Amino acid sequence: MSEIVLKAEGVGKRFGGFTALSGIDLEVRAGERLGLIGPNGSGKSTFTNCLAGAFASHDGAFTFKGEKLGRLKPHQRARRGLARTFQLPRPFKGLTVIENIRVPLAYAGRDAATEARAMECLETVELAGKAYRMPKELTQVELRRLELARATALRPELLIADEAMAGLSDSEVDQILGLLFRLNEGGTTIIMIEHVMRAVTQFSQRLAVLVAGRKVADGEPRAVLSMPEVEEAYLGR
Ligand SMILES: Nc1ncnc2c1ncn2[C@@H]1O[C@H](COP(=O)(O)OP(=O)(O)OP(=O)(O)O)[C@@H](O)[C@H]1O
Repeated sequence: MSEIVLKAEGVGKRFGGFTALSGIDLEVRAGERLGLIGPNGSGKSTFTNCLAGAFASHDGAFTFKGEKLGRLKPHQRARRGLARTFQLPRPFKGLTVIENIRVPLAYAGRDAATEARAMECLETVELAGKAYRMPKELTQVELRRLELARATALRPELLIADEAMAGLSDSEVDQILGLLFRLNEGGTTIIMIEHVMRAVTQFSQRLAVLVAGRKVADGEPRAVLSMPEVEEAYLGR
């Protein structure tokens, strides 16, 4: 079995008196495809924000590649190989598509931010043909592909894809799924947070389920989805 790339132990987060996450334990192995699901407001984005360093968690700890993340800032976590996409793509609106990729590449040093390397990233997401367009000229699915290219430009070990398929058509969902499979085949461990159940079940080797800030299930997808508490909480049956 491959090594554990990410370990969350007892992670908790409160907003004022409201507990958004409590006692979350989670292990992710290198190369794994994990689906993190749960109803609206169950804490998935809060977990992502704590892991990516956008929020400070109140309890618990994250260990990534054997190193405690502690109080590392988001960009420091990104440099260590932890990447995320945002639910709403956030391109630099005043920069061309290729310049949007050169920005994260520049984090790794000026030599890394070459046009050739940026073009390679765009080829991975099949956007090379639009390299010199502005983000506002892209369709929704192209914006999602740009968001994925931006997040994976530095070849992260772990990618958290946060609702990368929301609002897309069936064929567009398939495009993004194909892309995520390719990234995973290239060695990237992926946590998929998604409400599009067809995509989650097709993609995930394992499912973890959050309900009201607690992890209620973690295991083989079909077994997890047929657990009564998951059906009741998540599917509203
Ligand atoms: N900055 C914040 N301040 C106060 N409460 C927050 C904040 N962010 C999230 N919450 C609350 O924490 C809970 C968990 O929200 P979160 O966005 O993590 O859920 P989610 O599972 O990602 O939902 P969705 O599937 O709708 O994206 C919700 O009740 C939400 O209202």
